[in-house]
Amino acid sequence: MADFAAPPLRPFSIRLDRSSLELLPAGPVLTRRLSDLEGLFADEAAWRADVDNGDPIVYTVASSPVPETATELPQSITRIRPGDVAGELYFTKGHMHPVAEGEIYLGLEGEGGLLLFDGTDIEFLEITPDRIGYIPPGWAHRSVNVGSNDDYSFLAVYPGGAGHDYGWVLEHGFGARVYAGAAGAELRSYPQPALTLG
Ligand SMILES: O=P(O)(O)OC[C@H]1O[C@H](O)[C@H](O)[C@@H](O)[C@@H]1O
Ligand SMILES: [Fe+2]
Repeated sequence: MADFAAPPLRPFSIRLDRSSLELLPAGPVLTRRLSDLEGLFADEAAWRADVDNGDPIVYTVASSPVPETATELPQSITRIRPGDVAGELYFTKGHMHPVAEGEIYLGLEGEGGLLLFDGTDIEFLEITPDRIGYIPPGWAHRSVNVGSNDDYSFLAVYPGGAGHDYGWVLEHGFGARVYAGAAGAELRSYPQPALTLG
């Protein structure tokens, strides 16, 4: 009912500050710590130890004021810190859209990977500044910071009614994990062996 009662937004512009990578005017900011990523890393003991040892911030999601309601088109900037849990590179929780709709990501800084899984097929897109990753409907998506020292940030634009299904990921996984390897990031699909990226 709340969606119905809300008046439509008036047109307005949003500035992307290139140095701070903020959206202005700003909306809500979400901070995800390692403890928020329970059950997602392969090495659960290493995850627990890192949670107990300071529970670092893994990523933040800073939204514009456009609300996540049906028919609106919200945006957010996700910034993933560099790091890993027993070699598995820091990532976002990842989700499926319960309402099958697409999304785009635009790389802003650092080196990222966009891991996609439709329950059968795995895709991995390298996302660097000015590259757009397209997420079709029906593909779960997770972002990974594949850089060793720097933040990875991207702008997302997505349908406000698409939603976030995190349970799908807990149940199905992504079919692959991304690790820091001697020659860069490695995508290890399970149960197949490693594939060196880049
Ligand atoms: O929701 P997560 O899987 O943790 O991903 C973090 C965020 O990434 C992007 O910014 C998406 O557009 C957001 O909708 C999402 O919340
Ligand atoms: Fe999404």
